Formats: sequence, C-alpha cells, structure tokens
Amino acid sequence: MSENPKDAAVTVPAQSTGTVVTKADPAPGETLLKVTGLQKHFPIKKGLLQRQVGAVRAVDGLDFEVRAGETLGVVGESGCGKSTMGRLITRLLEPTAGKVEFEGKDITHLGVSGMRPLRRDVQMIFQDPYSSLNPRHTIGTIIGAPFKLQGVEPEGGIKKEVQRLLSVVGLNPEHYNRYPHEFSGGQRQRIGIARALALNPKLVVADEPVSALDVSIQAQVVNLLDDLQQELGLTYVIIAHDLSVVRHVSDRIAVMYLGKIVELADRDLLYKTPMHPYTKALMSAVPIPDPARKAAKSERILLKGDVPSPIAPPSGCRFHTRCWKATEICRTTEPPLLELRPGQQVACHHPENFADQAPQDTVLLTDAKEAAELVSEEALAQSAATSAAVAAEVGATEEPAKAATEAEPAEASGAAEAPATSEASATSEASATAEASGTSADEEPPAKEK
Ligand SMILES: Nc1ncnc2c1ncn2[C@@H]1O[C@H](COP(=O)(O)OP(=O)(O)OP(=O)(O)O)[C@@H](O)[C@H]1O
Repeated sequence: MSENPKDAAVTVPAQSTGTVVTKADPAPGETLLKVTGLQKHFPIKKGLLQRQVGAVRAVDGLDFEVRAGETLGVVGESGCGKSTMGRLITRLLEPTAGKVEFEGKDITHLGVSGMRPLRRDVQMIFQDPYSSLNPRHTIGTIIGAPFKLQGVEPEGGIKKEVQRLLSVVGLNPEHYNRYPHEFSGGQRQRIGIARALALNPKLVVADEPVSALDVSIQAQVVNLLDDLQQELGLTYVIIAHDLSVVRHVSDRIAVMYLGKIVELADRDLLYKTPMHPYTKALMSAVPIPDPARKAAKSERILLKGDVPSPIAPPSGCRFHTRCWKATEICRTTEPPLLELRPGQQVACHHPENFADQAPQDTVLLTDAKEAAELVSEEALAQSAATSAAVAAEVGATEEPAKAATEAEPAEASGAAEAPATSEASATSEASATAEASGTSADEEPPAKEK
C-alpha cells in the first residue's frame, strides 16, 4: 500500500479567489502525524451540581506516528478506545492531555478557525454508511459540501468535480441527484469515501469502514481504499475491531487494549510472531476459511470475560486480568511499550515469541490460571516453546537486558538471566506441554487468518 509516488505535488482545486494552490506532499516514510502521550478522559458527573465523580479513561497515553504513504491499522475489541483515538487525531475531540502534531505542527489545541485549513488535509470515513449521510440531501449536495464549507471552487465547477469523484469511487456520475436511501450499503460507503476525498486530503482516518457492510461487499470497499491509495498517494489510519480487515491493507498495525497500545509492529512481524498475548488471542479469533487446517481449531484462544471498565482499569498491565501468563509483576507494574525487535514494539513482561522480560517472576496469578484453562494446550505449548527457543538463541545478549533496563531498572538484573529461566514464567504446564509437543522454534506460528 505504500508504494505510491508521494513526491509528486498534489494540485488541489482552485480557491474561490481563482488561484490554484499546490501543496507539496511529505516524502514517503516521513512522519505525517505524531502523537505523544495522548489522553482522553470523559468526565462522569453526578448530582444536582454535576460534580465530577470519575472519568472514563477511553484513551490513556498513546505514543505513535503515522508515516506518509503508509496504512496504519488499529485493532482491538469494542470499547478499547479506537474510535476515540480516531476522533482525537482528526481533532473532532479535544484531548485531555498529550500532543498531536501534523506535518510537524502542533495541532493539539487549535480552535475552529485554526483547524479550518487542516480540515482539507485530514478527513474521516465513518463506520455507518446509513447514519453518516444526511437522508434529506442528494449525494451531489453531500459530496459537494466540503467545497462549500472550505470556500473552494474546483475547476469546471462543483457539479463536474462531484461527478468525477463519483466515477473515481465506482459510482455512476449520472446519479448525482439521487438520495442516500436509493443506494445500497456498499454504495453509500463509496459516497462517504468520495466525500472524504473531495479536498485531496493527505491523511484519511477510516473508522470501521466496512464493519456495517455485508461480508461480500467488504472486500470491494477495502480494495477501493487500496486502489485510491495507490492512485492518490493517501495515508490511512484504518480502525477495525478484528485483524482480518486490516491484514491485507496495513503496513503497520497497532493493537489497542483499554486505552493503550499494547503492540505496534510491521504487519508481517505481527502476523508471523505476535509478541503480546492479547495480539495472539485476537489473531486466533479470526476465522480460518481453510477447512483442511484442522489443527487451527484447537489453537483458538478464548479470552476470559469482557474488557474491564475503562472507568477503573486494572493496575499494572491492563490485560493481566485476562492473560494466561500474568504474574505478580503484571499486576503491580505497567510494562512500557518497547521496541524488543526492530519494527516491533510491545508492552509485556512475558512476551510471546521472545525472551521473557521478567523471568524472575514465575508465580502465576489466580486469574492467569483460570485464563489458561481457556487456552488450548497447543497454543500454550507453542508459546512456551517459541519463547524458550528465542531465549536460547538470544543467549545472554544485551537485547532483552537492555530493553528491561530501559523499562524497569529494578528488573534489569533479573532480565539478564532470561535464557535460563524464561520458560518458567510462561506457565509450568505450558513448559511441560511444550516439551511434549516438540514444537520447533523454527516453525513459523501458523498464519491463522489465511
Ligand atoms: N462521549 C463519551 N462520553 C463518555 N464515554 C465515552 C464517550 N465516547 C466513548 N466513551 C467510552 O470510551 C470507551 C472507548 O470508546 P470507543 O468508542 O473509543 O471504543 P472503540 O474501541 O472504538 O469501541 P467500538 O468498536 O465499540 O466503537 C468506551 O468505554 C466508551 O463507552
């Protein structure tokens, strides 16, 4: 998706003044959007005086960047803060804390007038193509609205430009005067895409762009987004609740859990060797269309219960209440997001497919023992075997030790012993089954989504 010739300047429609404005795109790979410590806490108010009694910590400290020309996929279960993050980076919501920079400019607290020029560069596609289009307006009016709002007069007039956009997204330009109800779900989403593209944006944030559509239509819309990126040199942030949608379009994927990024990695690394147990669980939930792969069924990881409330998230690692590897350190100490392998950042004390970061901490929490009952023997075996093999391979090299030192100076000494004891921290049962299964570290973890 990121092979677009981004160095070409993009000509935006002529302004009402009659001049043509040319904006130079950032070079491919350059940081387009940078987010630091981003938070959004929705206050909970009670009583006559509407006193604040708490807060929904929807987004609770995100650090990431989006590079020009790439597609960043954002996945996570419902309620983990993906939509809120999308609205924060498009500045539809005001952050509680943190910083959002677009092309190096701090846009965190820009007001309506300050944001107006930026609205052309950053656009959003919404989840529900039924409610995101005004039923009383023709699609010509809907797609033409951004030109009017921005005071832009495209060459040849708005009608001609709207008709061109309709054909770009695969709709009949003659349907300019029709109303949204005359279109199917997939076609409506195409209308939403045409509206988002009207002003030649640089960044498009698509919030669950296909989840309201029939499965048969989903691929068409995903392919359209892909084609448009190739042709127009767009940068995407695509939000989805499962990994199957973002798999084919993303260059990198961020996995969110309870308002935080738990893993951020290049797509291929994430699929081949997921490091966070939550990523692994999400991946195992993706249906496998190949019935020949019988083994895959037993590798399914069922997560215990629902995502905890973001009003009072669990201490330490927020995933510890549902994780089959959780030990005391997971309950008490929040793991930082660290680049354990080039192109793969993870926030976990006991990562999968990598040397243990807290090997001294071996006693499983009660929650973890219960969670492990929901994890198949094969998955536990594979997890323990790959972690042990990676630890053995890495030996006592500085990599895990360095990561641990940066993360938790107090743990550094323990982390250095990773190769010797890392397996113990997974689960003792897992270690036993790992040996029994004879899983090889050289074997790639199954690409379950294929
Ligand atoms: N305006 C709001 N006021 C209060 N709480 C909110 C508001 N918007 C979202 N939340 C809460 O913030 C949390 C994160 O919501 P968000 O919609 O960002 O999650 P999500 O991962 O996108 O989930 P979904 O896929 O269901 O949309 C949820 O607990 C939600 O109830």
